[in-house]
Amino acid sequence: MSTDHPLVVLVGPPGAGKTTVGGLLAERLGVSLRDTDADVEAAAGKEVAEIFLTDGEDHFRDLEAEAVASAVATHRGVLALGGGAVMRPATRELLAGLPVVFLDVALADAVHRVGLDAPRPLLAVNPRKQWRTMMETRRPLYTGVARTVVATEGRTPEEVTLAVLTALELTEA
Ligand SMILES: Nc1ncnc2c1ncn2[C@@H]1O[C@H](COP(=O)(O)OP(=O)(O)O)[C@@H](O)[C@H]1O
Ligand SMILES: O=C(O)C1=C[C@@H](OP(=O)(O)O)[C@@H](O)[C@H](O)C1
Ligand SMILES: [Mg+2]
Repeated sequence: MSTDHPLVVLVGPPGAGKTTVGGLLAERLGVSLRDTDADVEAAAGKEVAEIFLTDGEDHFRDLEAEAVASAVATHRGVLALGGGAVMRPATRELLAGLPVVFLDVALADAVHRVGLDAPRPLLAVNPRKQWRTMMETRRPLYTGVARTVVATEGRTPEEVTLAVLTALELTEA
């Protein structure tokens, strides 16, 4: 399979399972996974939570936008974005026309999955309220960039992986 873009791009909020399902998809497709959080950490030499704390969210978003642009230009496998990457208009433009999947998740599942003490800086204080407000702003952005939406409630990561493959018609005949 030869393309000039990533085979799959996963977007969605924290806890949707982008990183986890991205790994499973990459295995199934025999390609590698790129995750923009890992790319940003490698470029900055520190963890995401530390970048937020010491350099601020804007700086993190700059690094993240660069990581997305680089991965979209060069990576031909599975690409998992950080949950807030779609906030940048330039990133949304880059994603236009690509096989982008919005992994959707309900608040209860997301909080359960991510945990109340997970190192996700945006959810550090009052995570339920933060998550709800965040989704009100972001849902239209996720929907706007996505070719298809895959619900993850009540599905194991393996089941979500199969649903993504089916939705993008990437399963073998
Ligand atoms: N479908 C699922 N069902 C149950 N737990 C899940 C599912 N997808 C992911 N998880 C768990 O939720 C947590 C967050 O998953 P992760 O892949 O890091 O999400 P994201 O990258 O979207 O923030 C991890 O502990 C992961 O094992
Ligand atoms: O939603 C967000 O703004 C963020 C999501 C995180 O990635 P995941 O969505 O993979 O958890 C990470 O990029 C950072 O903590 C900010
Ligand atoms: Mg992730």
